[in-house]
Amino acid sequence: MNPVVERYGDKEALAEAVAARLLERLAVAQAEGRVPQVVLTGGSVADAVHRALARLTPQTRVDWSRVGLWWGDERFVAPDDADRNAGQARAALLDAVAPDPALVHEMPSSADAADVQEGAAAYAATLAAHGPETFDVVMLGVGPDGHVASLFPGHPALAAEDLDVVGVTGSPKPPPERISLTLDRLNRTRAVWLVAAGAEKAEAVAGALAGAPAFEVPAAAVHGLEETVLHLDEAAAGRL
Ligand SMILES: O=C1O[C@H](COP(=O)(O)O)[C@@H](O)[C@H](O)[C@H]1O
Repeated sequence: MNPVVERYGDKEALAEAVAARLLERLAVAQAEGRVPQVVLTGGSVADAVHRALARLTPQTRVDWSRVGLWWGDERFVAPDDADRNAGQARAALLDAVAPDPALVHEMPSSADAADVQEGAAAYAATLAAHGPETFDVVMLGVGPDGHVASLFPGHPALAAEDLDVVGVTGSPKPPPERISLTLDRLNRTRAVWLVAAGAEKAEAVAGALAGAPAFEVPAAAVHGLEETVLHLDEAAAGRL
């Protein structure tokens, strides 16, 4: 499916629009009697989206206690480490909207598993036991190198087969140990939304849209079953 590009003036406008669109998607799913399943991401744009979600929620009918929350990737560090994507999401969004703790599925920290491979296996078991066949929305930041989740260009984790979750060692971006959903699992979703802001993302975004090889630009390899949208600010769209 061809990706759709949505352009916004700046990061804040992007965050506001993505948050509004997600809230609409959640409200529709809940009106249909479903518990929508959303995959959160980390990084600077994600943080802005999370804050916008918290800000806009009171104007909507969305009941966050009936939303399943997952993560596309996580840093395998101590639970209170500032590098944790889940910690950032809690501070910006979850502390404000009171989700059902039973539906919030954080990836393991270094306090939960002996090593990163054990952590990845534990999250795969959680997904198998409680996860949906397909997610509703997977949100993904895009690194300047084209990485998504913790799947980096040229890294063997990109080629993981028959796995939903992979333990990543030797990440080129610190911290070196991470847990990530695989490309196969990320793509089992109705909608993939890539979110990118800033001129440093422009080359990766252009490569993703041009269909660069996944090994060079992992962002080129993520697609939703029903839609794939690149949400970009003008700077990130600068090479299109
Ligand atoms: O390391 C990571 O980087 C990406 C992109 O982050 P950004 O700050 O450049 O937007 C992020 O999406 C991913 O979850 C994270 O672990």
